[in-house]
Amino acid sequence: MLDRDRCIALDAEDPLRDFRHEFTMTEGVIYLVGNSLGALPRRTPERVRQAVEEEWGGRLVGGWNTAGWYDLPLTVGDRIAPLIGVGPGQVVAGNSTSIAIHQAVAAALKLRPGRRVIVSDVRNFPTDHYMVQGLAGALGGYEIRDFAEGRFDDAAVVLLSEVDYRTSERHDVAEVTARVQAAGALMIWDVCHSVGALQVDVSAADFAVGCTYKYLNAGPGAPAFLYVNPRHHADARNDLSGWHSHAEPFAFEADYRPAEGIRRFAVSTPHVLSFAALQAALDVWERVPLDLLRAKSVALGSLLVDLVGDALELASPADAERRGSHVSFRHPDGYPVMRALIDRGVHGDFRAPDILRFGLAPLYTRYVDVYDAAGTLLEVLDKEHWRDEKYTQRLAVT
Ligand SMILES: Cc1ncc(COP(=O)(O)O)c(C=O)c1O
Ligand SMILES: Nc1c(O)cccc1C(=O)C[C@H](N)C(=O)O
Repeated sequence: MLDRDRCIALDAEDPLRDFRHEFTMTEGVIYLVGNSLGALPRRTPERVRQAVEEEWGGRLVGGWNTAGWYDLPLTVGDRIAPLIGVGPGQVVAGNSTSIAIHQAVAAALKLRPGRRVIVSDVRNFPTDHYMVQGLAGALGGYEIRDFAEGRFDDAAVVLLSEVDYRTSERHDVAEVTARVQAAGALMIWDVCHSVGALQVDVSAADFAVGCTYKYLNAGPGAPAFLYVNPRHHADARNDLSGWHSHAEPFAFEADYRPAEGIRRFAVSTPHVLSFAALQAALDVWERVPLDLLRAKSVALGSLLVDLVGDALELASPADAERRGSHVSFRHPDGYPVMRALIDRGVHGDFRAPDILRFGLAPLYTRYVDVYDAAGTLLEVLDKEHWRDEKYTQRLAVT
């Protein structure tokens, strides 16, 4: 087992150690929630100020042409592409993950008109499954089947997260994609909990969706993204056929005609100010070696698992290769335990019914942070600090 001095030495030797200086870290807080909302990159405020004052204030409506606003979904999509193992012209940024899920599932159903089954994972982050339920309800005549049944032979589409938001269990993207496609169905991956955490490769999939406010650090409400495999660019339909997906938006034609290529999946006016924060976040990602990122994530996760030991039941796979970049434990009173921990400066989060989650963002989480967080957690459990009544009151957003 590593001691605190060894953790400090590991931080000093860490090839990613300088990235931490690119983030604003709050003194006295060990932030292990980068899997929900990533930390603030130091250069983001200046980039957002520039977008507000120089682009909007200085150029006014001319910004659509001269500041590149109109093309942001495509230019920024191209910068996200390498983080999910795909090429330029294949990713469109904007909207939210839920919207991208709607677009991908609706398009997939149209590409498999003879099939009436949508496979979705009931354990997935709820919005994924809710969007499928909404779409199936709107279209009528579709059956929703749980992924755990493992039957795809009559399915039109399978929607799954690479990394489970509760347990951190990681699916084998290549293996599942091949199995689903061999059965004649289309594969959609949600990479919200894997992009910026591991070496994602969805290039064989039909579609992929993800957000940028977690490990990518683009800020609350940041634009999401949608990958569409080029083999579908000509035939896939975008049901959210807003004017920015039209072949000639400024021809103001009466009837819809889809744009060529990935632009057909843009919807409408891009959220330019949110894109500015995303651009600043991607400036950091351009310099991150993803193999080193994954290696550090695995090492941090294994350290936490070792330090917590038998004090809590591990909810994540014990094999680090089968985990994403967060580690989860179970406790029947997980909510007050997490509140007591946060009160002592260690920020993780709680997911009902009994999951304590700790996100390990290798760009700014240090070995010594994990060491100290585990020590505080063990003390909260040992001294039963969590039994204090003040920790039982539920907050609106957990
Ligand atoms: C797997 C997954 N999908 C989707 C979302 C969120 O979707 P949206 O940004 O549309 O709220 C999250 C987290 O909030 C998530 O973890
Ligand atoms: N998107 C969020 C939000 O709008 C409010 C609070 C939290 C979130 C999150 O991103 C949660 C995150 N997807 C999770 O895995 O729990």
